[in-house]
Amino acid sequence: MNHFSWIWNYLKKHIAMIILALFLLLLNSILVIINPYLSSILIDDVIYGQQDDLLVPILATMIGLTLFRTIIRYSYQVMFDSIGQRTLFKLRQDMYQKLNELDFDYFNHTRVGDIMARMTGDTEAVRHFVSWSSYNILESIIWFLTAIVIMGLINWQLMLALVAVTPLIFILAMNLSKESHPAFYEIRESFSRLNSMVEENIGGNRVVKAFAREEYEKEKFTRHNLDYKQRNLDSAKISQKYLPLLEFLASILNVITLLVGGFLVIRQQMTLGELVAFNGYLWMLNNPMRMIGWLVNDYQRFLAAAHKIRQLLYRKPQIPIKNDENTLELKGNIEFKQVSFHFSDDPSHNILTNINFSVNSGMTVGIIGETGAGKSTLVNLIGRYYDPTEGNVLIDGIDIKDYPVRQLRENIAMVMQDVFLFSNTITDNIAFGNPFADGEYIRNMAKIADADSFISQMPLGYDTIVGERGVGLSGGQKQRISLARALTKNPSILILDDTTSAVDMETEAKIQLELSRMTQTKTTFIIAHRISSVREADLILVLDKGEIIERGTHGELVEKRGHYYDVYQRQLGLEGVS
Ligand SMILES: Nc1ncnc2c1ncn2[C@@H]1O[C@H](COP(=O)(O)OP(=O)(O)OP(=O)(O)O)[C@@H](O)[C@H]1O
Repeated sequence: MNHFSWIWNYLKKHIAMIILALFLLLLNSILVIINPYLSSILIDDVIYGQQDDLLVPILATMIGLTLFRTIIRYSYQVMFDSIGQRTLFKLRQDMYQKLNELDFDYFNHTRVGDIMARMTGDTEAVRHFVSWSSYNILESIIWFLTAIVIMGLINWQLMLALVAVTPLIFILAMNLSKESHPAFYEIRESFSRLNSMVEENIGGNRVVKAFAREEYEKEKFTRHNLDYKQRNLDSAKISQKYLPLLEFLASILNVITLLVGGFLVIRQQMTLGELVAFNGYLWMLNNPMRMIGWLVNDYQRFLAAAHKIRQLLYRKPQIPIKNDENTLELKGNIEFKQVSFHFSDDPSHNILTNINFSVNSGMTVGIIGETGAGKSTLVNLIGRYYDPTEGNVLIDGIDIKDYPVRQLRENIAMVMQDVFLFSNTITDNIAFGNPFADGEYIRNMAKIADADSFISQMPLGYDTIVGERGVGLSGGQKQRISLARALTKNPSILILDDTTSAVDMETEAKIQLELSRMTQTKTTFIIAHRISSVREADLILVLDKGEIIERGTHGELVEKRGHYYDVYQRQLGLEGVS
């Protein structure tokens, strides 16, 4: 599908308005012919023919026609603008929908600034093309062709003299188009890099300040800013090479008209009125010539933007999400069967190797292991944020690939290691996974997560709006709100990834006690570095470099006196623990 059939999919929804706008555009183009024709009558019949009584009616018709044409032109301009805005709206909706469908893999490899550039600058370039450039291109083509026909009817010799210049104009326009094509793609890429740089700097502003690296960041920004400026200047240089030439050729038509036309009038092969009419039609010929350079640039800008937008829209998620209204209630019996995993960008490096274990519904699994051992990756496979590269994950005896992804995820609540809170009230953040939860339920879940006490102490309590990403809250507070959010979803599978790492031991013990009461019916995964977080689990997996090196209950693992035992010993700071 090329860019035009793609954009047509959006435009065809407004076919009625497009037809009406095109009809008005055509009508305007026809009416344009009349005034120069009336001018010729004014000269030949009124002035030279002395028919004074025609003067007022002709002038009145010319004024009336100009007014009518202005209204018509304004009307279709408004229509094209409206079509552009509607297209833009639908385009943004589709892009946003797509972003929601895309998986972790896409976001791992795409910069936020690049996505934002597509959502803003690129969509705006498409809108501009639909709202403005499209009808200007059509007008230019119609005016140009009409002018040739009418001029040919008035005097074909003069018409041919003018048209002789047009091949040169087309050659120049084609060259401009060819040269500016890569320039606009480069501008687009540079804009994306600039955007990403700014986005990263704002997101990481605390790190920048903490390391006093403002100057370094400023230099980095200047480099990107200069690059963007330079690429725009390069593109302008290409235009500067062609636009004055096109302007010159368009202007030379006036000289040709006066020269050849004057000669024909003197030789009485043309009347003065006809020459005036010819001159009146001249703008229909040279206006498109003047516009062609700008329109070529608009077209190239549109191509570059459409390319980027389509790259996003046609991106196929590795794990596609389909809309399905049905609900699925899983019990939470989980089995990993010979599961191995590597990321798509590094197939030679297995992050998980031959993972085998099974747990029954209601059990708690503790996962410990050194940083980078693959703990988060393992639990990410349960909600299909990634699919195993080998082996299978089964829930209630069925491969999770056989469940609709959204329904599967509705049964899972995850407290991620990197806590993210929306800039919204605490209530809305906690109720994010369960919009039907009432205030009392939310409060109860916050109590279990030991968050109620600090939330209640805030002046606005649960109505407090937290800053972007939870700014204004401590790490431990964010973790507790995030835990309350997962609990409020009331899932059959609960995954806690380092959820209490930022809270003190005493608070952790309190949370664990409360949690143990409500997680009896849930299959719970607890990833932790502290043994105290997992010691009550029904099954503890010790992970090392992506492999399970030990498994069992706390008692069994301590008895084994292996890796787990060593860690336990170190954490307690004791010798000879048994
Ligand atoms: N998106 C990614 N692309 C490539 N490699 C990744 C990606 N995410 C994680 N890794 C790598 O996978 C390995 C396991 O990461 P994982 O986050 O699962 O470890 P972890 O045991 O949870 O560590 P921690 O205790 O520090 O959270 C690490 O070596 C990490 O560098």
